[in-house]
Amino acid sequence: MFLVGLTGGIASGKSTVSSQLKELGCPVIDADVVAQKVVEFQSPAYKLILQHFGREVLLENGEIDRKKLGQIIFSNPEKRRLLNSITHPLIHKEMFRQILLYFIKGYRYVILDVPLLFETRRLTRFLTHTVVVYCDPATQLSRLMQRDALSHEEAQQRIAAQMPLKEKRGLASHVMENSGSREDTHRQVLRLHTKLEDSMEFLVVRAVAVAAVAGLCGLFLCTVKLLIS
Ligand SMILES: CC(C)(COP(=O)(O)OP(=O)(O)OC[C@H]1O[C@@H](n2cnc3c(N)ncnc32)[C@H](O)[C@@H]1O)[C@@H](O)C(=O)NCCC(=O)NCCS
Ligand SMILES: Nc1ncnc2c1ncn2[C@@H]1O[C@H](COP(=O)(O)OP(=O)(O)OP(=O)(O)O)[C@@H](O)[C@H]1O
Repeated sequence: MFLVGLTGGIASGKSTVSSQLKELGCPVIDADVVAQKVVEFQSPAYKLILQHFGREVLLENGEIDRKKLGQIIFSNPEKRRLLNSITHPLIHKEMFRQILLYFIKGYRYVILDVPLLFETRRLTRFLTHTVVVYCDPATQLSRLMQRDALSHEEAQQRIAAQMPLKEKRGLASHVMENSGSREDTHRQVLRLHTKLEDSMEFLVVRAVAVAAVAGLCGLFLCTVKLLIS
């Protein structure tokens, strides 16, 4: 199995692309969904957030007020680093668990939708391809303001909390241009899908895994033989 990283800037269109890939039957692990799971009520991350940010980031029902926490961390880099240090190790651990499940089920590849892929760099060494969903800065700003009902300043602040999208584009092995229509993007998604489906790279990883298991079995048998003789 090989891993494909899907990333981009805030509101550049990652979810739009990953939904289209899911509709085509691709397995996708979404880091934003995993991030929600790790801060569920009374989880270890939930307790740490409560300890460091106080009850002001809780809703009346005790769950995390994501809007409030977002307002805090996007306007304060230190608080953002603190939240990242609480959540990121747990997000990566859960993602590895889900990757393993896909591997056991025999999937040939998995797409990891990770907004901060190039910022954290924790997963990059495991990836065969990296796809950046790009759109021009004016489109990104207006889509973000519209989707999240943010002011110009708030939206700029959120964009500035990430590595510049142009820089991410330079790091990718594959760029998806999402400044145009959804249909335009869908055509590019279809091309990427064909490329992934036709790829034989999963065979390399499978061969390495088989060789490693065979090596371990050989070592085990040699040890048993030595102990008996
Ligand atoms: C701040 C939180 C509570 C806001 O929740 P909300 O439901 O409003 O937004 P959501 O989680 O869907 O994130 C929306 C987008 O914001 C951006 N974003 C989220 N967290 C961060 C961050 N720490 N730094 C920079 N950008 C971020 C990403 O582009 C993400 O796709 C939430 O994003 C969070 O817990 N963030 C910390 C965990 C994290 O880094 N998640 C990103 C995936 S690795
Ligand atoms: N090609 C497009 N044409 C018009 N609107 C689009 C297009 N692509 C995405 N959008 C809209 O732009 C907004 C941002 O897109 P999307 O949610 O897919 O971005 P994202 O990168 O997943 O964002 P985030 O980083 O916040 O998770 C959404 O409201 C979406 O409907």
